[in-house]
Parts: sequence; structure tokens; C-alpha cells
Amino acid sequence: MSFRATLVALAQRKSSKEWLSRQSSDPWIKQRAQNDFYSRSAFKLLEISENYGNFLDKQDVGVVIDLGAAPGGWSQAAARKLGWDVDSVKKPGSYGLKQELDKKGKVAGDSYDPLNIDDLEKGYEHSPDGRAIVVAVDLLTIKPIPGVQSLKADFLHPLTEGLIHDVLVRFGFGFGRRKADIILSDIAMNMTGVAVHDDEASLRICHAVWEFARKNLRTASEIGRTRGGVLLLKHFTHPDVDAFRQKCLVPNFRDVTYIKPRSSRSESKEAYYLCRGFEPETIDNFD
Ligand SMILES: C[S@@+](CC[C@H](N)C(=O)[O-])C[C@H]1O[C@@H](n2cnc3c(N)ncnc32)[C@H](O)[C@@H]1O
Repeated sequence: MSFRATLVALAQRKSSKEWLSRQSSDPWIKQRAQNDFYSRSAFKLLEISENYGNFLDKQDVGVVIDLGAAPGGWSQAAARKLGWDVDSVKKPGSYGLKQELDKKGKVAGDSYDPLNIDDLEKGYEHSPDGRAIVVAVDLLTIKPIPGVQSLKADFLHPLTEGLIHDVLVRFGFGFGRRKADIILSDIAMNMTGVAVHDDEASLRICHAVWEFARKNLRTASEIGRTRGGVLLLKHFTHPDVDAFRQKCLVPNFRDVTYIKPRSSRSESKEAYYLCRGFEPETIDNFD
């Protein structure tokens, strides 16, 4: 092995050790093992809900939309709060995955199809316990989760919003429930390392999620609670994000709170806006 290759190998070994040591001492990762969540992010959501009025526990919540949901920790945590239970599931399935079959007719894998039109599958049957639906959207496949209808799609694709409505109608939540009580966005795009580009991309996602919420979130008055209509939005710190908060979020929600959860690594630039009590200045109909 050359001197340079040895150095690289040593550096890799050192960073692997650091990573392993961080993983083994991370309380959230230990808790994940105990609670069987697909990701440590589940604890961020539970922590935020518990610290801010237990918005996931409200009995009137009928629809939660989880954007950027893979591998599925938030969706799992939300579905469990909404009364879904692993044992109550009758039929596993998912919505919108384009599965590819091999020559023998066995599932060989799945692929990304932004339209997801031709491959609707029957999802979980409703549990007698589950009182609400979670619609999870991600570019990546989400393993089946009780109470969660997964949609493998690009949230930024113009047709994805229609697909989300389709899921809501399909699973029995009808016209009165075509809007969400809670919209969660933990979307994180792949960072390029070029700050200007990454900042722009992250702000673009914030605007897109806000536009989606503006049209698809139930208002506090429709729900009948002053802090009803919740948007939890991940963002990455940079100078323009505060202007976005002031312009788009503050005038349309009763409370907008900046949150850096304990379970979020301190070195990470990520933080959240928790927006409660949706009372938009103007409401558009999406029909
Ligand atoms: C931090 S992860 C989400 C973790 C998730 N909340 C959990 O609890 O498991 C961010 C996700 O955003 C997704 N994402 C990024 N851009 C997206 C887009 N345009 N549409 C849908 N999902 C996207 C990524 O694929 C990734 O799975």
C-alpha cells in the first residue's frame, strides 16, 4: 500500500471510530432501538409535539401530511399518536410504488415514477383504532407503516399535490377531509456543498411547502381550536429565511415558533418553524 493510501485508510478508520463512538453514545439512537422507529427523527417530532400543546394527540385530527417522510420515523410516530397500532393492521401495502416484476412475476424492486398513476395498490385497511390517516410523501420508498399511505413522488412536481388529494379521497376522508389538520415537512435536499446553491434550494422548498399549506391546511376556525391548523417546517439557517418567516408565516398563523430540538445534532444548520393556529389572510380553493 502506498504512503498516501495508508494515510487515507488511517483517516477513514479514525472517522469510522468517531462515528461509531458517536452512534453508541447517542441517547436518541438508543431510544430508537427500544421503540423500533425507522429513524431518530421520530423523537424530534414527539419532543416538539409534547413541548408545544401535544398537537398530535388532539382527538379532532383526521389528516396528517408528512412531506419528505423517508425512511418514515415521523410518519410512524404520528400514526401511533393517531391510534394506529401494529397489531391492528390487516393488510400491508403501499400507495404509488411502481414495482418491477422479474420474469417469474416476483417483485424485483421498485422505481421512481413521478406520476404514480398506473400502479395504485390497496393500502392498509382501516384499523378500528386508527382515527386518522397519515399521507407520507418522499422521493424514496417508505416501508409499509400501519395507518400511513405512502406516495413515492417528488413533492416539487406539479402533479404531486393532485396525487395527495387522490389518496385522501380514496381512503374515505371525503370532501370534508381533503385538507389536512397537520402538515409536517422534514424535507432535506441533497447538499451540494456550494452554500449559495444549497441556501437557494432550501428556501425554495420552504416556499413550496408554504404554498402547499396555504391551500391544503384546515384553518383554526374550521377546526374550532385557536391553535388548530399546524405546519411544522424544517429550514436551514441562512439570512433570507427570516424574511420568509416574516412575510409568509407570521401574518397567517397565530403563533410561529423557532425550534431547535434537543434531538437535533448541535452542529447541524437545521431548525424548524412550528406554526399553529392557521388563519390565512386569503384562502384559495384548489378545486
Ligand atoms: C431528513 S429526511 C426525513 C426524515 C423523516 N422525517 C423521518 O422521520 O424518517 C429528508 C427526506 O427528504 C426527502 N426529499 C428531499 N427532496 C424531496 C422532494 N423534492 N420530494 C420529496 N421528498 C424529498 C429525502 O428523500 C429524505 O428522505
